[in-house]
Amino acid sequence: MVAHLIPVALLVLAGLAYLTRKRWAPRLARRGLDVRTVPWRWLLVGYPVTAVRMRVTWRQTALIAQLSISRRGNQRVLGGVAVSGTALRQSPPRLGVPRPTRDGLVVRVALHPGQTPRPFLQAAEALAHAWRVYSVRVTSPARGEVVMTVTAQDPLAGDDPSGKRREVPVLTAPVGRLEQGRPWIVSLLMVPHWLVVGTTRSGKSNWINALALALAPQPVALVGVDLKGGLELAPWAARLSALAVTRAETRSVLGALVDELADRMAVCRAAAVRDVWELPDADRPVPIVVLVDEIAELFLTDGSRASKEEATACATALLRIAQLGAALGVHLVVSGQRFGAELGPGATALRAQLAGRVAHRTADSQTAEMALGDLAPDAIDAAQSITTEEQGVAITTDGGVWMRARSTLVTTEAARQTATDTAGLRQELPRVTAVLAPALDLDKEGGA
Ligand SMILES: Nc1ncnc2c1ncn2[C@@H]1O[C@H](COP(=O)(O)OP(=O)(O)OP(=O)(O)O)[C@@H](O)[C@H]1O
Repeated sequence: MVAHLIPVALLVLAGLAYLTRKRWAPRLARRGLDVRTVPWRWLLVGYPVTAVRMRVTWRQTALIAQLSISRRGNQRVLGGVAVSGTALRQSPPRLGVPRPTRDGLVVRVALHPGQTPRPFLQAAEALAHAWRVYSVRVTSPARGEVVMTVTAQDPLAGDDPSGKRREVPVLTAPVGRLEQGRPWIVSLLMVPHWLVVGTTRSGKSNWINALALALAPQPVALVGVDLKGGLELAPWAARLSALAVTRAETRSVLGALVDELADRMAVCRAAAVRDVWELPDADRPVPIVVLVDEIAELFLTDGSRASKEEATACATALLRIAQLGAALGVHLVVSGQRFGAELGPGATALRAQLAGRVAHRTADSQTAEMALGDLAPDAIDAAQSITTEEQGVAITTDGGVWMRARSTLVTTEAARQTATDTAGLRQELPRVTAVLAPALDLDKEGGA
């Protein structure tokens, strides 16, 4: 009983803290804690209302969502049929005291003997409706209990309040925010290669732009492969070490990168180290991030021998880069509307190497399965339930669990401006520019 007074006590404390904040806030601010970031509205109004609503509706909600069990004592069994004149008494599992978080609350539920977490997983949506919250995520960290993490409002809606630039280690990129409100940090050091899928206008190019925005100020070479005629990556031209816009150019660029891998392997061998990160700073070659916008264009052929050969060469080079690149500082970020078996066996092999996954709204279950199937089946459903209005929202993985996230919106102007501002950091990749130069010269001659 005393436990149920805890939310009331928390509410009173939060109310007092809010009313007296002018007295103590400056002292905390001097120690680096800014109380303006405290979600007062949620703590003072949203949380208590939700906690009371949960408590009041729990018995009925648990009954309707089939989370209650009936006590045997109330049954009268005659010939195997319960014939008691009184209704069977249903007993809901014990709901703990909700603990407030920045954007919702967390509550533990003690399971009845014989109950499993599965019905709670299935009831998550019903509970979110009953409690009028954005989402309820159910986990079972210990036997005999489930933990429900309630998110009050869609944290991915509206502007990103943490949109300001921050200092990050090399190859680490804040690309947006996760549904818990934390920054969405992509680390190419931890997960070297990424696959980004989504139907048209779902936000794939924006995600690549958000990644490029974060990597552009770092000592990293960016190489673009944009078979949509270079339209998507054109704003980054000033910062890119190379931009391939046709499949022939892509074949040459990827071939040159495979040669670059061989060079780096020789350097590592000579220094008797296992990867470029073990080389002394002065000898370490610059990391290369290859951004591929629309992978399907690379794999699909018109049936002619030449085009089949070109596609196979690109697929083989991509696979080689994916297999060897992590140790040699060459990273792949591949995006595509569809990523299924119809792209050929090369696609499945490549997918296995692209451990980082970002799935925006997908039109077909095969693409969602390709991107998330090896993570969790409910992640596939989550990717398919992203609505057309939720552009930039995606399912991704973080520490082995999947979650919703939204990339930071990057305008063309911001991309162009950042590329211009960081053009001085553009890295020379002689092998790659050498193979593109003849093609560019031919263009010029043709145009003259
Ligand atoms: N994170 C985001 N927040 C808000 N709006 C976004 C976000 N990401 C994308 N959008 C909007 O969605 C539109 C489409 O995004 P984008 O071009 O990245 O999609 P795409 O998946 O690459 O599409 P396509 O495959 O047709 O090129 C953008 O013009 C932008 O207005």
